[in-house]
Amino acid sequence: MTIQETTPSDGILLQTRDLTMRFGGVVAVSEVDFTLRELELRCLIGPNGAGKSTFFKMLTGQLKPSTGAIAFRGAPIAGDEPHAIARRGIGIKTQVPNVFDGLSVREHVWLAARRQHLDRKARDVADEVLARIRMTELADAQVGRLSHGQRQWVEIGMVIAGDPELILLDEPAAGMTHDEVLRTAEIIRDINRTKALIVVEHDMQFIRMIAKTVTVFNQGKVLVEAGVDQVLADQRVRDVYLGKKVH
Ligand SMILES: Nc1ncnc2c1ncn2[C@@H]1O[C@H](COP(=O)(O)OP(=O)(O)OP(=O)(O)O)[C@@H](O)[C@H]1O
Repeated sequence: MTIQETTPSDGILLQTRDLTMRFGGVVAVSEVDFTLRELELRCLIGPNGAGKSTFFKMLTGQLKPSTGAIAFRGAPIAGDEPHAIARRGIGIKTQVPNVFDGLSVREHVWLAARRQHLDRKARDVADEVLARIRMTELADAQVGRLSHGQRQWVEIGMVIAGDPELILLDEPAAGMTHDEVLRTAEIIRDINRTKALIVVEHDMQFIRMIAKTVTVFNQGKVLVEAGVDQVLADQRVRDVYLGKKVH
């Protein structure tokens, strides 16, 4: 099945149809239909092995879908190379660390901005990004001396320095202190004033701080998609998290 043609006026940024990824006999993502509107902030949740990371990897081109379609701003991108998808405007912060201890915060953000802009403009972009991640005062600090949370913000800064339209964040609050989680929620809400985001997260309190609509994956399929309060009260969601607390 192909995706119906969309135009920017439809307000749809990203759409998948029948998106499926098989690894041998394992169907990691199964016939997923997903729609994200311009400037939407969506949370993706689901138990371990539900298919969230595989879904992200297909959106960024790291994995080529077995079948199905992905459209970004109406253009088909399923199976395109990661660099081509990044150029179209999808950026990702994975859980894999992507920073160098010996470089400063500013150098990281500047290097990311420099991929898109000439030197002078890159410096301006870096300054804006440092303010957005609330790290202007730590701009000259070596990343190796930062806390776990601060390093995560640097990585978020590197993604936004590339100026993508859609930002994918894989467990941005994992391992953070309570104060860092609060600050991360604030940073994400601020980014969402100008960018769309999809956030994979396990921390339900954090999800409550940022989410409006939540999509729940289970066994490769979309189990529920609804407002955050409705999703967290849903018995089916409680059942798939059996043994875990869903606040
Ligand atoms: N490269 C791979 N080869 C084989 N099976 C895979 C591969 N990647 C993922 N899987 C399987 O696909 C299913 C979905 O995995 P995935 O990592 O996408 O889930 P997830 O929702 O991101 O889980 P988690 O929350 O633990 O990160 C799992 O059964 C997993 O074992």
